[in-house]
Amino acid sequence: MFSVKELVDSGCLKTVPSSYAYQSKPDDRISFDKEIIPIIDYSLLTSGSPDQRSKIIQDLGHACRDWGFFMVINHGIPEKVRDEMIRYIDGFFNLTEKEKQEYAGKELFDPIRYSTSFNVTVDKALLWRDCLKVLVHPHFVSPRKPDGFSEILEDYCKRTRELANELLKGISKSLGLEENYISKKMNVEMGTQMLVANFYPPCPQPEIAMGLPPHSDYGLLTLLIQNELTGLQVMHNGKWVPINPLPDSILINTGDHMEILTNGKYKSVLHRAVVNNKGTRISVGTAHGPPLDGIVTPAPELTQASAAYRGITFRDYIELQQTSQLIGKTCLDHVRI
Ligand SMILES: O=C(O)CCC(=O)C(=O)O
Ligand SMILES: [Fe+2]
Repeated sequence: MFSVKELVDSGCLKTVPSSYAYQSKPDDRISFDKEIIPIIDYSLLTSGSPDQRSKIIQDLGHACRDWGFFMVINHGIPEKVRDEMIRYIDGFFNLTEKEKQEYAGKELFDPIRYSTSFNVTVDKALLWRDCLKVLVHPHFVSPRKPDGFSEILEDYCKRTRELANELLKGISKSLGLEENYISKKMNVEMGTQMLVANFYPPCPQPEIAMGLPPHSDYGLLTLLIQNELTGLQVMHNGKWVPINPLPDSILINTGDHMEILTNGKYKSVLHRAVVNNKGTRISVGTAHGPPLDGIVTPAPELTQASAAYRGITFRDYIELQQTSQLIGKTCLDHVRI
């Protein structure tokens, strides 16, 4: 048995197999306050009046500092493109196991990797999640199947890359830096973009299984879309806030390399994905970072006293994170001074 999908498809599962039983209950510390997730109107960032633009840059700064998480509306990525992306991801996971296994990369930096759980060699409990990772930039690749996937994937990734780059300009300004500061310093033109598509089949006992445990993402920013089912929760003020995205929005979160670059001014956000018994949840993230060989260190302009993190190549950091157990933000401890 390889994937969760295969496990679920193989019969009428009434309980979660013990290998998938997650030790801490997913319903601990849930926030029942109706928290307002920051909403950023992207159109004001790119074509608002000077006043609107400076207000939205300020809002962007607050969202990064206080939440590390926000929704972007009026972002210009058409509904059709987002829907098609989800549909093709669903199509990919609905290929036969044999077809998908063709993409089960063996090496960490293989450009296409189909897998299950997080890292089965280190996971204490298996996760209720199958996954497809594709390294789409600076060199675009795509699984050949299903037919037409490659065109949709390329279009979606180009659009999300442009969106991420514009947001990085606004974030640079919110830090009091020149708007191209982050893109130049991180060489985002040649930067890494990793597509991570998550497939969480319906789970007979969602309260004892976990889709993705608490973690932060590597990279500067992650952009995320999902199908109609919710499951993402973000840690805010010590509580898990369930995220119900506005229908047309794209979710954004800051990653570990934003925390390193800003010397802790904008921290990466802890989040997790819980599962449900209603249907298959799909989420599609794109993580945006520097080139694999780029070294990320705190920006001197943002480092008053001393640097709180040491430099590390993006490749080494990803390797550290992907080969260890996924536990909160522990990976950052390796580079904290
Ligand atoms: O499924 C989700 O909503 C979150 C996915 C996620 O956090 C990730 O892929 O890193
Ligand atoms: Fe994540």
